[in-house]
Amino acid sequence: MNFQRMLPGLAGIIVLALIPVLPVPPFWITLLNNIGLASLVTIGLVLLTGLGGLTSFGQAAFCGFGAYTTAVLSTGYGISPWLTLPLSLIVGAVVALPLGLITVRLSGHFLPLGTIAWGLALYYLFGKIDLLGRYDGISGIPPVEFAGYRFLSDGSIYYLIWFFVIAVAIGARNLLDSRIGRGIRALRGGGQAAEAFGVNIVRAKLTVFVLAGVVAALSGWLYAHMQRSVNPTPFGLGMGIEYLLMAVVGGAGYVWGAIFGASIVLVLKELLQRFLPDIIGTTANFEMIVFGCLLVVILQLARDGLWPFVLRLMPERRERVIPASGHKLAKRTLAPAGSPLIKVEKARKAFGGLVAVNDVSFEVRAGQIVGLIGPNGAGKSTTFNLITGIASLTGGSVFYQGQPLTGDSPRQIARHGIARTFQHAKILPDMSVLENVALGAHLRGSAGVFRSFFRLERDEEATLLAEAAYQLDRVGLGQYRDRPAGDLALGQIRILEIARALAADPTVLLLDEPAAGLRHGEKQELSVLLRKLHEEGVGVLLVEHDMGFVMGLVDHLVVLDFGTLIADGNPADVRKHPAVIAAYLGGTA
Ligand SMILES: Nc1ncnc2c1ncn2[C@@H]1O[C@H](COP(=O)(O)OP(=O)(O)OP(=O)(O)O)[C@@H](O)[C@H]1O
Repeated sequence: MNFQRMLPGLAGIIVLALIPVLPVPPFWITLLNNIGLASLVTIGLVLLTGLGGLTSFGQAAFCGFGAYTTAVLSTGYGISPWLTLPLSLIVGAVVALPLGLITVRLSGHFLPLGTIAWGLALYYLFGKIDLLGRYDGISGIPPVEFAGYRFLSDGSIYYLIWFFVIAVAIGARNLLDSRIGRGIRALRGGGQAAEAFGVNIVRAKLTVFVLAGVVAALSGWLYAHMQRSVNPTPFGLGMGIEYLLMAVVGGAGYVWGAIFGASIVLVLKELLQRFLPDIIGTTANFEMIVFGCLLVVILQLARDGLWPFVLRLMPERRERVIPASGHKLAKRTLAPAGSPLIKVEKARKAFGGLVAVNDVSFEVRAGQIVGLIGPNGAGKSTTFNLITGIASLTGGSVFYQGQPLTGDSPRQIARHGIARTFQHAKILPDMSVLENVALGAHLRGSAGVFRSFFRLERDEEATLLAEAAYQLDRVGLGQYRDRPAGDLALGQIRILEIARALAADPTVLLLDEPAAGLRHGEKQELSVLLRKLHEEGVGVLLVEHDMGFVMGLVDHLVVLDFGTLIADGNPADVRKHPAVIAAYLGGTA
C-alpha cells in the first residue's frame, strides 16, 4: 500500500468523522447527509455510465424501490429496518435485472431514451399504487436501531450514511481494479476487444446495471429511514437528471469523483436556492438554468469532469508492485506440430451484393506461420472476422481441431485459445499498459463480482498481472507497464496487442497487420518473437502488407484477390504465380 497516496483519503475520513461533533450548524449536517445519499446513486452511475458507457436518466426510480420496500415492510408489517435492508437491495436488483435485460441491448440514443421512459413510468407507478400511499406516500417509518441506539437525529444517521458511502466507494474501486472490472471498463471502448478475449459483454453490462440499481436502492433505504416518510417526488426523472449531472461534474469515470460531483451540485443548489431569489427578485427553480449552463461548460471544457483536477494535486502514483502469488495459471497443452488447428472450408461472406470472401478454403497447422495476403479490400480482415466470430458466415464453415466454430460468439471462440490483434488497434487508452494486457488473460481467471468487490481475489489477480507483466517483458514493452496505453506510439500499440493476445495463452494467434507502423528494428524483434512462438508449436495466421516481413517469416502463403483465393502454397512458389504477380505482388515479388 502506498501510504502517501492514502493520506488525503484518511484525512478526509477523519474530518468526516469529526464533523457532527464539531460546532457545525445542523443545516450543514443535513446537507452532508443528502450529499452522502446522492453519492451512492452517483457511484452507481459512475459504474454504469462513466465506465460501462450506459447512460441512464432513470436511477432515481431505483432509490424509490429501496425506499418503498422498507417503508411498506417496516410500517405495514413491523419488520426491523435491518431486515428490510437486504430486502430493499434484493428488490432493487430484481427490478434492475429485467429492465437491464431490455435496456442494455439498446444502443445509441435509444439507450438513454429507454431509461427516460422507464424512469417516468416508475415514478407515475409509485404515485398510483394504494399500497404505496399514492402521491401522499407513506409516513411513520421507524428509525434504524442498533444495540438499543436509535439513529434518530441527522447527526447520528450521518454516520450510517457515510459508512455506506465509503464502503460502497471502496468496494466499487476494488471491483474496477479486478478481472471483472477490466471487462466493465472495456465496455466504453465498444467491448469488441474484450469480447475477443472472453469477456461476456452482455453480462458485464447487466452486472453494472444491477449494481447501480442496488446501490441506488441502498440510498433509498437510507433516505426512507432518515426522512421517516416517502412519497414519489424524489424518485422522478428530475432527480435522475440531477444524479447524472453529479456524475458528469465529478467525472463520470471516477468513483471518488462521484462524491465530489454530488458535493458540488448539492452545495451549489443550496447556495443558488438561497441567494438567487434575492438577486433576481422572484422565486422559481432558476438553479436548473444554472445547472444546464454548468453542464454545457463542463462538457466543453472538462469532459472528464472536475475530479482529474483534484487528482493532479495528489501525490504521484508509484510504480505498481505485483505481489507474489501462490496461485498458478493453467497453461494449455499445445497440439503436436503439424496437426490441423484452424480449417477454413469454402468460407463465404457477402455484404449485400458485395462478396467480400468468396468460398475461401485454407488451413493453419500447429507450429506453422501462415501469411494471408492480398491487395486492399481483398477480404483479409473479413476472413479474420469470420474465424473469430466477429462476422457471421454467409456460407461454408470454420473448424478448430475438427470442431465446427460456425455460429459461435467471439467469446466462445476465444475459449479455444484463438487470440487475435486488430487491424485498427483496439486498446483502452485510459487503462495502463499492464491492465490492457491483463485483459487478454481474462479467461485464465475465474473471480466473480462478489470476490472482486470484497477484494478476496488478490492471489488470482496477482497471477494475472504477473502474467501480463511477463508478456510485456517478452515483447519488450516492460518499461511502459504503468503508463496509460494511450501514451504509446502506434507501433508500440500493435506490440501491446500482441502481448495481450499472448496473455490468453493461445494455441492460434491471428495477427492483423502487426508490422504496420513498426520501425525496422521493431519488425526484426517481432519476427524473432513469432519464430519463437512457431517453434513452441503455436499456429500463427498473419495478415500483412509488408512483403519483406512476410516472405522471410511464413511457411505458407494464402493469397486473396477480390475475396477469392488465387494462390496458396510455400512463399517461393506463390511469389512466382502469375495470378499473384498480376494481382498484387507485381514488381516486389
Ligand atoms: N461491414 C462491412 N460492410 C460492408 N462492406 C464491408 C464490410 N467490411 C468489409 N467490407 C468490404 O469487404 C471488402 C473486403 O474488406 P476487408 O477489410 O476484408 O479487406 P482487406 O483485404 O482486409 O483490406 P485492407 O488490406 O485494406 O485492410 C471491401 O470491399 C470492404 O469494403
